[in-house]
Amino acid sequence: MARYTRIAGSIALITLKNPPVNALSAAVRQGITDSVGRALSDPEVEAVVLCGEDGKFCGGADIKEFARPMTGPGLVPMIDAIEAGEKPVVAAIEGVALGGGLELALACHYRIAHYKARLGLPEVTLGLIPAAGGTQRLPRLIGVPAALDLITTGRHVSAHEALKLGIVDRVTDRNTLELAVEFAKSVSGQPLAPRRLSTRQPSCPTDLDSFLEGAMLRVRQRARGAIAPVACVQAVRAAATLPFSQGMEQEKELMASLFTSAQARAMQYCFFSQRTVGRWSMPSGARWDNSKAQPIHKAAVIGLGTMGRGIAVSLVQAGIPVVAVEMETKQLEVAKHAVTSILEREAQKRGKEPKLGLIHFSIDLQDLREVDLVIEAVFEDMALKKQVFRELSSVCRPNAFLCTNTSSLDVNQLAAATRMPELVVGMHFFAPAHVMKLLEVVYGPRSSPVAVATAMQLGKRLGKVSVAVGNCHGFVGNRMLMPYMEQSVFLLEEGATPEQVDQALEEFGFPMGVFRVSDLSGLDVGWKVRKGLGLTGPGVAPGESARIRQGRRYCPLPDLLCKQGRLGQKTGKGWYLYDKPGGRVAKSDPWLHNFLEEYRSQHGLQAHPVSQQEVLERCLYSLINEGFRILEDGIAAGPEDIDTIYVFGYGWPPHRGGPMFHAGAVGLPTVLEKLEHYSQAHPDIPQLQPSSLLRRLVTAGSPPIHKWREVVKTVHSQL
Ligand SMILES: CC(C)(COP(=O)(O)OP(=O)(O)OC[C@H]1O[C@@H](n2cnc3c(N)ncnc32)[C@H](O)[C@@H]1OP(=O)(O)O)[C@@H](O)C(=O)NCCC(=O)NCCSC(=O)C[C@@H](O)CCCCCCCCCCCCC(=O)O
Repeated sequence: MARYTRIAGSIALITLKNPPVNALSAAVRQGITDSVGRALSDPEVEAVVLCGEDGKFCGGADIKEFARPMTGPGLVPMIDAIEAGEKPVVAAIEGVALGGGLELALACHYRIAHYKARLGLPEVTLGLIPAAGGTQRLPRLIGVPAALDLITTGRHVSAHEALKLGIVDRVTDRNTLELAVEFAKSVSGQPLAPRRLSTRQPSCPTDLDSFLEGAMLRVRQRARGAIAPVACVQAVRAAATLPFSQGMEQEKELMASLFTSAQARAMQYCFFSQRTVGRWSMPSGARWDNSKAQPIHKAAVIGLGTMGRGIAVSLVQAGIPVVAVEMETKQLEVAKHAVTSILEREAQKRGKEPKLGLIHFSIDLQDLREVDLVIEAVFEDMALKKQVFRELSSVCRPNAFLCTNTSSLDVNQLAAATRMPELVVGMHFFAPAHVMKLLEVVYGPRSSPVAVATAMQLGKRLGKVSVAVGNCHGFVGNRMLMPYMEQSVFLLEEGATPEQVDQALEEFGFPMGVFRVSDLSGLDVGWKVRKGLGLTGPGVAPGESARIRQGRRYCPLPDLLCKQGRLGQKTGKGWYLYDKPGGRVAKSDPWLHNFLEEYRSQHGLQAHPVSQQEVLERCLYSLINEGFRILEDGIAAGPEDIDTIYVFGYGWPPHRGGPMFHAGAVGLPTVLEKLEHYSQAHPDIPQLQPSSLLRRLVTAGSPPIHKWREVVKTVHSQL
């Protein structure tokens, strides 16, 4: 809907009304169309101001409508009518002007923004392009390079950046609406032709072709296989080379090819999943809307290795005072220097002052007496962590929340080392913690709803996408990663090379294949975990076969590389070869290929050609199968939680929705059939045996993903 009022005598005020973000639903488009018509035909109206109710201009087209047949007036004719009108229209932008919301503002003749407003064309993140003239008007307003950047990344800009770029005419810290009304009066009667963006020529770089080719190359590299960024570049090329009306035609055609695409469906599913995970629930019935978070005025981080430093930076950047603790002065000094430089660098990027005064470095645990929450980030060692938790429990206030940044250890055991186990939760950050968006909030059987609510709320404050998950080895993300990684090394035993496996995964859309990731993070990380699990090292029973552990197939290849000192990039060699320790460019390594051949012959293994399809099916379906087990076990509340974790923490390509969405897109019967096939071929790999939830879903007729929770509920109710 839109409300029409007359103010200040001659100004028509049109207010978009569609909470919470004034999305351009059919009713809103109808309201705007009617109100603009009324304003243009009323002789007493000299100018129009367009604004959004409740301090939000407009969040764009109504994404929920995309899945339904379109009704109501089209966005493009509505926007065109505003620009073509003979009375000046001023957009008063508060809150957000995103997507169709910004396109609406671009059709207005003037734009005034509150200094806290954010603007952008994020359609690419929904698998679309800004197809209400955004790809054609923005380049005509701010030039091709700047427009291309905003359109292909979908990034939001602040009002101040928008002013610098020339997107808005004024930025104010006053009442935006009042200023817009004054402004509208002041421009009434002035010629409108120069203000109509459709009539302007875009400013282009002199070497337009090579500029656009470079841009195309970059978007293809950034999101392999994603079609929307490519369409964005094509649409901007049309703006740069064609008259406006032809550019609009091209924009429409490109949008039509994306609108019903599987990629757009996947990315819009990601958008809504991200919001769904905020409405978390625990098996106990505790939920986001019945559990109250406690305020965190001061926090602490213990252990200032890579993770601890990133967590401390995140807290400071969110404006939370932090006590950062190391055990010894020398380590503390090194960490202090590192944290300070990150804070300075990040602040410089944002054009702000670093909030160095918010962080206090200490080696004294007594400094934790006043904090509301501690995040322990010491070495991943249960005995050490238990010791830290015992000390925290005696030093901190009795109601302080104690969180562990572990990637797989049992949160419950740590809770048991404290006096108040209900205040203990896991906060699994991802490296680098001040950059990565994902946070797994891990609740143990004794974690209180308040502790979970507080950690979830804190995650939000830190700008993270927080997902509440149950306690098990590896939680959700790393637990699913294990069968995926195992398949990848089994494939090497069977004849594949790291290059083949990585290529298949990268063509699927992962930024890096499993072996490149392993080289980057260090092979010793997994080695340590496997030692802890008794799969390698002194814990292995004497006489146990090298390729069998705990009755199942085991591949010792990663352990053998570690024993040879091939730990990945940091040692200059791992699955690939690097020009020096710390080198980044992976080269195929003939030594590794020989080593694989020798290994196979030593173990009597026959190499066979491994197809790209087999790589994808074995790696991805075993990961997905574990996802179904996680749902069955109640470790994740729904498939959206798993998919959000994978998209934000594990490089799963958003245009494929997430592993569980992908299973639905491929077809659950197909996934089941393939798993059955591979588990028959490899009976010694239990992870390939289809989970009972997958079987149930198929038996239930493979319902759409939003109905899976109902099937999971019936499984739980029968347990
Ligand atoms: C706006 C935000 C930044 C606010 O963030 P905040 O954290 O405050 O709040 P939430 O994110 O939690 O959101 C609250 C609530 O609101 C819902 N919501 C938000 N935005 C929208 C929206 N745009 N539509 C619907 N609902 C929205 C959100 O889901 C929450 O509700 P929930 O119940 O889920 O908790 C933030 O929300 C945000 O970033 N929003 C998205 C902004 C965005 O991406 N905007 C762009 C939208 S797409 C668009 O605008 C497209 C236009 O360019 C062009 C449209 C042209 C259409 C032409 C169609 C031609 C098709 C031709 C094809 C023919 C094919 C054929 O049939 O042959």
